[in-house]
Amino acid sequence: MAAIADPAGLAADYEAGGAAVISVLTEQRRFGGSLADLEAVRSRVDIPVLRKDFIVTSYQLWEARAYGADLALLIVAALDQPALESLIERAVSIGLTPLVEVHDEDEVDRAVDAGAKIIGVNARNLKTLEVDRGTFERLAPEIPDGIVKVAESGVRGPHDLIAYANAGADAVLVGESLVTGRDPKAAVADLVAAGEHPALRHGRG
Ligand SMILES: O=P(O)(O)OC[C@@H](O)[C@@H](O)c1c[nH]c2ccccc12
Repeated sequence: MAAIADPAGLAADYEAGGAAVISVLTEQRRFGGSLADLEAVRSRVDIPVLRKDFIVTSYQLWEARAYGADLALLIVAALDQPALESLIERAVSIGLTPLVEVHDEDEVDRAVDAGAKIIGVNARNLKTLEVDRGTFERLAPEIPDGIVKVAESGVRGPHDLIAYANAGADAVLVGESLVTGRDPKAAVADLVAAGEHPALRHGRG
C-alpha cells in the first residue's frame, strides 16, 4: 500500500473536497499506520474520524476514543460471535459508532445478529488484497432495510461510486485511488458530486 507522508494534510484536503468521514488506518505491522496518525488527523479536521484497524479487544476501542476517533471498524472475520457482540456493545457504550465489516453472506448474518447498524461490505479480500467489485452487489440484498450500507474498496472514480450507489450503497469508503491520485481535494469533490446526483436517490435521503 502507498505510504502517506502527511496524513493530516491529506485529511484536510479530503475534508475540503467534501468528505463526510475520514478513515485512518492505524495498523502498524502490515499496513504502516499508527495511532499518532489518528491523533494528527483528529486535530486537523472537524468531521468524524474512523479508526481502521484489526480491533479485537475493548482496550483498542478505548484507545480509539482516546486518540480522537468517532467510529471504529470491527472486522467480522477477525472475531468470534461473542467477541463481535461485546465489542459492538462496548463501542456504543463509550460513544463510538461501529462500522462492521463483512466479506460474505455468512458474515452479513453475523453482523446483523450482533446488532450492527452500519455494515461495510469490503470488496477487498484481506488475505490476498484482491478486489472483487461484484461483492457489494451480491451482499447488499442480504442486508435488512434500516441498516446503513457502506461499499468499501475498489472505487477508482465516480463511475465505480455510481455503480455502488445503484446497487444500494449509502456511502463508499475510498483509499488507494485518492492516496495515489494527483489532486485529492478535486478527486473527493468529483466523488461527492457524483454521489449527490438526483438520479441516484432511489427513495433514500
Ligand atoms: O484502497 P481502497 O481499495 O479504496 O479500499 C479502501 C478500504 O476499503 C480498505 O483500505 C480497507 C477496508 N477495510 C480494511 C481493513 C484493513 C485494511 C484495509 C481496509
